[in-house]
Amino acid sequence: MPDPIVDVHQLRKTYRSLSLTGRRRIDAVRGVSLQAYPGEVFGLLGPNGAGKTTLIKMLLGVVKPSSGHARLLGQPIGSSAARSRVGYLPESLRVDRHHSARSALRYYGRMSGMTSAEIHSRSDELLKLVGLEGRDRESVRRFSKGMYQRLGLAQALLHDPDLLVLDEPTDGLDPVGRNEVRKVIDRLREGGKTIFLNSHILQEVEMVCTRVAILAKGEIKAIGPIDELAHRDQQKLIVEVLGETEPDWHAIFGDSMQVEIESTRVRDAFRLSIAVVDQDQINAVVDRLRRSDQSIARLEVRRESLEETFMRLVGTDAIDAVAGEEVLS
Ligand SMILES: Nc1ncnc2c1ncn2[C@@H]1O[C@H](COP(=O)(O)OP(=O)(O)OP(=O)(O)O)[C@@H](O)[C@H]1O
Repeated sequence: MPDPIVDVHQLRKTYRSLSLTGRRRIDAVRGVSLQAYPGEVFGLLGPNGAGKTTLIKMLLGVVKPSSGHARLLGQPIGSSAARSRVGYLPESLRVDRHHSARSALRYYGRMSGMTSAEIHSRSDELLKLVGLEGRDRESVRRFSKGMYQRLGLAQALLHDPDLLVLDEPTDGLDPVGRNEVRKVIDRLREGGKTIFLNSHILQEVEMVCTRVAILAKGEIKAIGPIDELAHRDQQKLIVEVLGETEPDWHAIFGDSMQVEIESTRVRDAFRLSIAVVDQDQINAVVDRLRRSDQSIARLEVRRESLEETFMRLVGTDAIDAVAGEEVLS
């Protein structure tokens, strides 16, 4: 296993603030540990208020952790060595409206100490990568949100960082804009870039991420490759058997198998939905159906979707999404 690019151990952040109702304590991040490895697109998924932005801000050294420790590319978070190798796209990047894409990149390049020649050649490459070549001298005032966000990606990539951190990269974009940004992320993944992104958009994470952590109320509820997050017990085998009259399922399966029979007849077949935990059970169902001469017209193993996994893990938290909050009096 290569060394992790993002290495987080028991990171915790408690905000304390004063309000009219008294002092408040908010446990925004409560002992999070996670690792992201080279070449991964790692997704931090969670409802609003789960603590995603706070975690990202701690990684970038903008917010100081209350306890715990973390390293980016082997360097302690907050150190200039860590920061210099990270590209960041904030949730709402502000580019001055008088800029064009090219002049904005020139501005950001100068800020990070790049020479004019470096900025020039890198800008050409990046404008092409994010699909803004040909539109690079127009005022950003005319840009759609998706174009604006792609310019943000180019800005984050300017100094060729080893890690790209994206905070809600497609939030507020229409489907076209989302698709455009997703394509850029795909290209970066194909190029081997390590990306750490946070999002509350399930579909987004499902499409672009190789591994995911589900965060709710400041805690990790699950972590792993998307396929492995699905609950094995929620796996269902859908079988359709051809026939005019409904077979005697009890005679076929006996009492050893829990078979749920859907009442609806599907075209010229009957559909069964069977909870299965492993391949042996799937084989057993097929064996029994074939032994009793049933013709199988369709067979499908349906896994729990990421949305179902998410709702199972953070169902009530997704509705009551605010992180642990306590009024201290
Ligand atoms: N500077 C702050 N001071 C006090 N509380 C804060 C501060 N920043 C965030 N919080 C609180 O910490 C909790 C986590 O917020 P955070 O922004 O990290 O969540 P998030 O998952 O990024 O949510 P969203 O998707 O809405 O941006 C929330 O209850 C939020 O109100």
